[in-house]
Amino acid sequence: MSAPLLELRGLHFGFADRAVLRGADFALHPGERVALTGRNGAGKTSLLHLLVGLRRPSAGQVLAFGEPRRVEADFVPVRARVGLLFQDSDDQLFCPTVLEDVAFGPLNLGRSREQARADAEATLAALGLTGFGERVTHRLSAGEKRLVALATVLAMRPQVLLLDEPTNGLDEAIEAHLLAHLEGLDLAMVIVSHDRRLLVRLATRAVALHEGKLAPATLHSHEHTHRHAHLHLHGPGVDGEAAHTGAAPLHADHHAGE
Ligand SMILES: Nc1ncnc2c1ncn2[C@@H]1O[C@H](COP(=O)(O)OP(=O)(O)OP(=O)(O)O)[C@@H](O)[C@H]1O
Repeated sequence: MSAPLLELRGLHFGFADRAVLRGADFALHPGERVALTGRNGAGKTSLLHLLVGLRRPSAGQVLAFGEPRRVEADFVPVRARVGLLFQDSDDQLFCPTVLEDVAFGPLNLGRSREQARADAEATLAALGLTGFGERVTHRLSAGEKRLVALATVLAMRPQVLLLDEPTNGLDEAIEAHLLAHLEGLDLAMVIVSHDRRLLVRLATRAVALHEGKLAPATLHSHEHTHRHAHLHLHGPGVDGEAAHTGAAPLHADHHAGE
């Protein structure tokens, strides 16, 4: 297998009163779309932030594109190539209008104003947001903000996407559109989501964060006798509810023509 794009080796991290990661190992290879699962508070968001240097470990190593990364100067070029969709869209959006927000990243990467505007408009169009450019960002609905936040990341044309709850607040139709779009991108991804249907569709493999460590998990779906599609998530540290009950009955589109 080719060299990892991103890697964590024996990572330890915590907040003042709480250990979050206790020797986590992880590698993301080109072409992989990895589902990162774990209970609320397990440390999934912290792990994504550590990968791009928004948090620093107390021990262990972060590597990106083959190089160890320790200080802010090491992470600046990483963040130009690794796009992070924050869990909260309001952490991502800070300009008065949608177009300014989406063009901000490309401008920051040194692209011309014309190029940044063209990139922003093309990205908005690809996400079904044609004509949103002049909208006032803080007046958007939660779902619209989610898509615009994703547009700000994609407009930078990253090599890796880190998605923290990408479908939060989206209705089914928009979620389906977003999923199809993400599936069509030739990008390595780490996806944090409590939406099992999304993970089953999008992820090429899964890892579960439990007690500060990562272990392989499996995601798969199968048909039950009553012909509703159920999605199962197995592995250490996955949401207890899903592991014990066989997951929520999601009435997926392919439920047997009822
Ligand atoms: N700024 C902070 N200061 C102190 N503790 C924090 C801070 N941010 C997160 N934590 C704690 O660290 C732990 C890991 O949080 P994190 O957000 O990484 O978990 P998560 O797996 O993403 O959770 P969720 O699924 O609920 O989003 C949690 O117990 C959380 O309460």
